[in-house]
Amino acid sequence: MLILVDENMPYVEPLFADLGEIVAVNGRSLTPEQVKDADILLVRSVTRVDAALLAQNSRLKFVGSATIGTDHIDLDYLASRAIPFANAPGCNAIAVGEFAFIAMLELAQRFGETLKHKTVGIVGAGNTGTAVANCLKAYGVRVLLCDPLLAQSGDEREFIGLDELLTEADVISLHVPIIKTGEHKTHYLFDEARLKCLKPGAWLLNCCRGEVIDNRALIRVKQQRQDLKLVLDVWEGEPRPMAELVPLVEFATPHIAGYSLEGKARGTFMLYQRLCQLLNLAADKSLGKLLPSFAVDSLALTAMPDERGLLQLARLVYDLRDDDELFRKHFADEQGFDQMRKNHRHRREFSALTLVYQGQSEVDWLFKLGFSGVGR
Ligand SMILES: NC(=O)c1ccc[n+]([C@@H]2O[C@H](COP(=O)([O-])OP(=O)(O)OC[C@H]3O[C@@H](n4cnc5c(N)ncnc54)[C@H](O)[C@@H]3O)[C@@H](O)[C@H]2O)c1
Ligand SMILES: O=C(O)[C@H](O)[C@H](O)COP(=O)(O)O
Repeated sequence: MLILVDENMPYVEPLFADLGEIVAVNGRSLTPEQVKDADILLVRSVTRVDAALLAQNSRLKFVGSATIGTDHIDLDYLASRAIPFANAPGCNAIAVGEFAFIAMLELAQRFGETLKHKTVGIVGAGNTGTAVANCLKAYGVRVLLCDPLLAQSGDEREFIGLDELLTEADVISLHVPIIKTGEHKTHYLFDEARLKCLKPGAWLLNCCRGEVIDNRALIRVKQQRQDLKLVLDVWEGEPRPMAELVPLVEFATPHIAGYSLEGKARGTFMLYQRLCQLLNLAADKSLGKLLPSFAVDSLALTAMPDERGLLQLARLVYDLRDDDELFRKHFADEQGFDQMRKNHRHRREFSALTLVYQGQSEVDWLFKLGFSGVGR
């Protein structure tokens, strides 16, 4: 069995080697010719899987995408050919949640403000939006949610409309899929008119899909509003972000919000489980065994961290400033965006860091945030 796999998918060898021959390929430039003889195709978000790519293949038994988003997959086409498909919903939600939370802590530090005193509006309250909300709530930040689809579906959390959220929120974090048409269209959800409605001094974070914000409008609005602070992990026109936009952004990264080692491993593992199920095989490998231990064995807390201390703890796990610096140096290089993603040094999630503490109750919030803990 030939298993064609994106070269940027970790842990493929230990999970899939027993199932067939693995061939790693560049997902961005994958051709129909390369796919022709594949039995299994495992991709990431940069591969458009459609009739054009699969035209020469008549033996494909499974397509898997180790991602949350499915906008790169022609699901109708796969269904028309009865090719089973799986993605990995939720695999990197914690990574995105922690990324957005850390970015907010960084902004607060940079501008001498306090995150804890802000109101954060989350647009899209699914897996990743909820993960950000969980971090913020653990830390005691007021959170507002906007998700008309979940509101209609009977989700019992409190939701508000987008216009109300824009009036109330000091910080807005975007977590919707890209939807190009219909009542809940998210393409250019943040157009010029909406961007102009952001509160004075607002922070806007985009960790979902670049085209949820009209990037040209963002340039125009930001050029007139120095007060706005931007964090962009995703860009209209990836892998070529608009060069004029980058200097206007406080923290700029190459679509790596979901790139924790745990998140990427979970993505590959979910596809392994689904394929085993399809092939009627026991999924006998374990995810826990794949992950290395964290560089810091454990850390003893001697005092309750304030917001600055919390940022220091977070930076021990992931220092966002490193990726921002690399991005500014390399985003305009030929292949720069993709090379940064390919060579990304996968960060760990908060859970990789064990905090040693005395007196459970006062530091409970750190464990709710995701850090691991042991008593002393
Ligand atoms: N930057 C990254 O590395 C990264 C990582 C993971 C996911 N993503 C992107 O983020 C998106 C969201 O991921 P998720 O796991 O939270 O997906 P999800 O499906 O769990 O949640 C998305 C939520 O958005 C809501 N929604 C849809 N249209 C909306 C609208 N018009 N207004 C408000 N809410 C709306 C949906 O009801 C849903 O609850 C993915 O589709 C993917 O495109 C990016
Ligand atoms: O949809 C997703 O899961 C994310 O956008 C994902 O992290 C994208 O990463 P890629 O598949 O391009 O490596």
